[in-house]
Amino acid sequence: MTDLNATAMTACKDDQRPLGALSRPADAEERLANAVRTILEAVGENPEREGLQDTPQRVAKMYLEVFGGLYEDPREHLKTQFSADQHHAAVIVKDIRFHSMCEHHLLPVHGKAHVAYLPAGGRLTGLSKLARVVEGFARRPQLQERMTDQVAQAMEDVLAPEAVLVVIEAEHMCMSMRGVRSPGSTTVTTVARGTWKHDHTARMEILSLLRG
Ligand SMILES: Nc1nc2c(ncn2[C@@H]2O[C@H](COP(=O)(O)OP(=O)(O)OP(=O)(O)O)[C@@H](O)[C@H]2O)c(=O)[nH]1
Ligand SMILES: [Zn+2]
Repeated sequence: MTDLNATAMTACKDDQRPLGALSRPADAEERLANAVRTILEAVGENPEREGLQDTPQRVAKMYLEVFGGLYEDPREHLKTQFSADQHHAAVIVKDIRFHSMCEHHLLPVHGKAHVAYLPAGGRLTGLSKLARVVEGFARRPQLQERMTDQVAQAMEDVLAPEAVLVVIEAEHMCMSMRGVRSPGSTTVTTVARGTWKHDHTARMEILSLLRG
């Protein structure tokens, strides 16, 4: 008899995509182009007609670009660090625009990420590095909740701040252009770690600065 709890736990474990880099298959572009040709044929199109002749190759390159974050470890960016012993206040980078791809439908997700952290021991990273981390995790087949968590986890792993808060607001094309067809609806996800996880007042203060 199947142990449902064990199955659920395995599924959950498998869902934990590693934060680090995958290796890119040597024949990735060729396989992608073949797959796109198959899709065109399956919908009844003729991949040899003039307008579609270069499409499989173009789409193959496009996928390798939008999934480029699979082949990097975004945590590397956070290794650029500075110290400012006297800085004990929160650092906030708002409105980091990103594009991602939902892993269920492989349709675009676009939105803004806001990242805040409370440095520990005056340990800072470059402001642009927060945007690079968001970009790195966005350029993967993603779940918005997982992406929010991964950004927070990367900050904890490398910068070890006293607290971190990540908010992502995004529109999912799989909800806008197909299925339920609910254009304009936005999904908001938040992850708080460190002292902001339990300090409600501090978390609300940072949240209002992030979203204000
Ligand atoms: N939690 C979460 N769900 C997502 C995300 N991106 C897409 N989804 C949802 O994933 C679900 C997949 O549901 P399914 O019933 O398996 O697929 P479907 O029949 O295409 O679902 P519909 O979109 O409702 O037509 C949908 O409800 C999507 O809205 C995400 O980042 N996080
Ligand atoms: Zn989707």
